[in-house]
Amino acid sequence: MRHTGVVNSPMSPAAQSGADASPYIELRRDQWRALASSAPLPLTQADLEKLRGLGDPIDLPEVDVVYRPLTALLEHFITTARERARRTAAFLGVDERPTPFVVAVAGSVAVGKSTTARLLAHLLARFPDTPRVDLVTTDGFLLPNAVLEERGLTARKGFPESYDQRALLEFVTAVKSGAPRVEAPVYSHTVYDIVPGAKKVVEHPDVLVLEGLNVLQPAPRGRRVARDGGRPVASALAVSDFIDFSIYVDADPEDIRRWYLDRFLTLKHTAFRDPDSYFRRYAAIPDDIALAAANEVWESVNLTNLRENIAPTRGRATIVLRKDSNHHMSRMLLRKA
Ligand SMILES: Nc1ncnc2c1ncn2[C@@H]1O[C@H](COP(=O)(O)OP(=O)(O)O)[C@@H](O)[C@H]1O
Ligand SMILES: CC(C)(COP(=O)(O)O)[C@@H](O)C(=O)NCCC(=O)O
Repeated sequence: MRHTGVVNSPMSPAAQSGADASPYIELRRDQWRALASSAPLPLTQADLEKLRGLGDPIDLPEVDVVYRPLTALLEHFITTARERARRTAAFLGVDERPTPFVVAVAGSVAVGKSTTARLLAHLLARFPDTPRVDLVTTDGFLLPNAVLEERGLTARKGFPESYDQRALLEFVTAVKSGAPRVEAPVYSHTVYDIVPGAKKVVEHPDVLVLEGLNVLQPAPRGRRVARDGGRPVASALAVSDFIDFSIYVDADPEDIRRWYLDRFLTLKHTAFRDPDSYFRRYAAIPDDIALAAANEVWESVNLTNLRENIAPTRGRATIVLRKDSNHHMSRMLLRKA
């Protein structure tokens, strides 16, 4: 891909020293915006209000700037993947239907992954070649609170070890094996736990959008064990091995802290008042005391997880969507082909 004025990413020391060694092409906001085609954006203000995450100020012009080129690029990747599957099947002389194209959305708690994931799912479903799009969030694969407590992981919710990683891997493997029907468990932010018996059913969509903190994690070394006819065998597979395209939503951790605390305050005056809310105790106490507690959770849980586990996976993404302090995209980094 050639683009006038494209600069190299400052991500590697080699790039800083002037060598052309970054695996990313970096596009500034104005360069990315220039890629938007003249096709009308199939989204209304009412759609956007339903899709955007709590506290995310995204508006139609921002969707236009960021998501019009992004969905066009994604359609290009999907068409190419299908063409490759068709040619491979023809070469092998088999009649294989392409498996769902998996788009992963990664990044910190409160960075706005759900806005990105929901917008992409909605927009991709409007394209004639990909009408069937499903969205699954990895929180459904968190271990239930009772198990987290048993394992001393209550203050580690969102860390890789707080998930049933084998179940998540089996889910994605089944989707990418072309299984006609796969089920995912469901998490509730209200009760802050897995919903017993609830299932999200995925029936061979054209695209699966998979959103979660840890979707880009590599396999933990030497820990994962699979079974081969009852015999345990080491497996180095991870969810990221089944992803076709990934987006890392990136921002300054100080901005993300502010977004987390602002959202917490909004929830304190709305969702936390629900008698079923796990956080209802916060609804009744002064804002400053509740905010101090939320800041402590941010520091000890979410920021620590961002530093130790999530940010290190950024360089594995196909595209990094970098936001400024107002949630506006400031630059896009796209893996070189
Ligand atoms: N305590 C909560 N109560 C209700 N909804 C919540 C709570 N925490 C997060 N959410 C919602 O859950 C979704 C996922 O949040 P999060 O994992 O922080 O990812 P992100 O902010 O990157 O989308 C968001 O739509 C957010 O508004
Ligand atoms: C549920 C989450 C772990 C996110 O899960 P994901 O869908 O990214 O797998 C996160 O939103 C969360 O609730 N973290 C716990 C710490 C906190 O309450 O902020």
